[in-house]
Amino acid sequence: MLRIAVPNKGSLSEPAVEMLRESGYRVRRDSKELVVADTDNDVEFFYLRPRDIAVYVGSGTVDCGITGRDLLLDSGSPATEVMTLGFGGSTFRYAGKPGTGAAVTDIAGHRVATSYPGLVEKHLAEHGVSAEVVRLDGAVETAITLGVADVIADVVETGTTLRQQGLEVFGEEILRSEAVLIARAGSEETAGVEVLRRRLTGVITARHYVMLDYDVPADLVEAACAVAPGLESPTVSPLQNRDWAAVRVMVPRGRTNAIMDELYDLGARAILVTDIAACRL
Ligand SMILES: Nc1ncnc2c1ncn2[C@@H]1O[C@H](COP(=O)(O)OP(=O)(O)OP(=O)(O)O)[C@@H](O)[C@H]1O
Ligand SMILES: O=P(O)(O)OC[C@H]1O[C@H](OP(=O)(O)OP(=O)(O)O)[C@H](O)[C@@H]1O
Ligand SMILES: [Mg+2]
Repeated sequence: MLRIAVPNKGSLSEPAVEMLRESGYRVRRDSKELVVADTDNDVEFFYLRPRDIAVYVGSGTVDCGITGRDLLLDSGSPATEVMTLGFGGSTFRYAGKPGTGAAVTDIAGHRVATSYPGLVEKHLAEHGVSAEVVRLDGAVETAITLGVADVIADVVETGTTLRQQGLEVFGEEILRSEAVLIARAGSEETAGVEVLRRRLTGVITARHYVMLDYDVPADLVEAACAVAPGLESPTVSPLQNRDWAAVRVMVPRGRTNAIMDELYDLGARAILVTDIAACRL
């Protein structure tokens, strides 16, 4: 039975569970459920702290897991990314009161508060900077106001939390993170993990594309297909009126309306858009 670790709390939990649901797996019914057996798919899900997931995966006690790239790197655990999952995006940055510094080298001799000491110590060492790293569990933005640190290193998504504390990012991005599927470093991909990867890829693709159907005069099929060529090739079917054809094609969700406008201008009509629930390409 494949053992998969899933975030039980925090920013990654809900989107991870939703993605597994869309991938056809059984998910927990309430947040108190910590182990879920999905016998139909021969999978067991362990709902664990996202920070601990890389440790379990690296130790081989579970086969794979969903966590953040920043948490994986911070843990130093022997696990690697199998695929990115397209949610939980954030940056990891240094910040301080305005004027604190402009580059990582300005941190030398200062105290840096963070919940990610592994990441920060590695980054400082890579830049030859010697500084004291103060490990905190969360709400690190307050550490400067309370006087336990001069600089913080933390997850920045919208930047709202920093602004509210009167802090500004400085220096280069330490890291760009997102949710990732991870497996033990050096392990062979098992059939179960391959199926999981294919299902997750199907969900990501289904989210990125929509299905477009339209009718177009037969002599304009080539021009219409040039506007929306699809992934391989559009499906073109004859209509009862042989002067017209029906075309079915996948288009990137973000370009849907621009493509519809272009097709309409060309002469296409009855242009319909439908969501794709799942797919295997
Ligand atoms: N706005 C965000 N705040 C915190 N973490 C975020 C955010 N967006 C994405 N993440 C990612 O979520 C992971 C951190 O999850 P974790 O559950 O440890 O903390 P959290 O989401 O801050 O939850 P909490 O602090 O409520 O326990 C990291 O991989 C981080 O990059
Ligand atoms: O850039 P923003 O959109 O403001 O998001 C980033 C903030 O969100 C997270 O904090 P969280 O609310 O999880 O609290 P924590 O610090 O206690 O983990 C993170 O640690 C940052 O503080
Ligand atoms: Mg947090």
